[in-house]
Amino acid sequence: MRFLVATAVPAERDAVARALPGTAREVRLPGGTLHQVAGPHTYDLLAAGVGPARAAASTAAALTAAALDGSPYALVVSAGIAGGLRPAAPVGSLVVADEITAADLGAETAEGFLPVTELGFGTVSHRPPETLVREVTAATGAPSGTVLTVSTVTGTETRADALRARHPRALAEAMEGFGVAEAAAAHRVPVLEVRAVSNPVGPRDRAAWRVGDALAALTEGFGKLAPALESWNPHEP
Ligand SMILES: O=C(O)c1cccc(C(=O)CC[C@H]2O[C@@H](n3cnc4c(=O)[nH]cnc43)[C@H](O)[C@@H]2O)c1
Repeated sequence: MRFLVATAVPAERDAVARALPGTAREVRLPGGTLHQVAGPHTYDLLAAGVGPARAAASTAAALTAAALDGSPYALVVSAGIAGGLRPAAPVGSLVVADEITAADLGAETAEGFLPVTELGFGTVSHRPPETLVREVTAATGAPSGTVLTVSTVTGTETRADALRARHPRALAEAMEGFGVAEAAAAHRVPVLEVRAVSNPVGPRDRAAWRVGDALAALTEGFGKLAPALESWNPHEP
């Protein structure tokens, strides 16, 4: 099978690469550069950019190139570091999305936030295949729940509380998953999101981010989950 793993930045891409046997070769595409690790299965690792729009554009370019090659992806994985919502997702832990939700795609009203779906268009959530989520959580021991996609990193406890109230199943927030999922959905390719927690969601304290610990957790988690991806039957829901 051929897998596309979209991270935001090269440091996250390289953390995933360290979990995979073999060396990556660079494959240049019109919309970015893949780091391709080929073996019995092929992993194309893509530093797709920060934020949902850039990530969607880069992921769509890779999906289109693979489709035109006649070698489409079986799965797209959005992977990287994230803010963890207390108390479910402590720093250094791994989380798996059973739902990928755009948390700030909508309209603010006097009565509160309205998602675009309540305005009558679009979508705000994508669901990874249930069987895959089960197998990946069993392989890693990570919890599954909603992973939110935001365009603005949460920086206050008020905002963190609002997110928790609106999304009681949320474990973490990051900035790319929904964009990656939108691109995958347009190509009818299933999506998964895995995140390693680098910081708590709440008052901004960039100095307290434990990026190194999160990247190590991402490498360890990806090493455990790769066999689950490879043995997964894409025809199961
Ligand atoms: O400074 C570094 O060495 C470094 C290494 C890897 C990644 C980064 C990033 O800053 C990546 C930005 C990325 O992180 C996600 N993220 C992490 N914490 C949060 C958060 O609390 N809220 C939203 N997003 C978060 C996000 O997906 C960004 O793309 C730096």
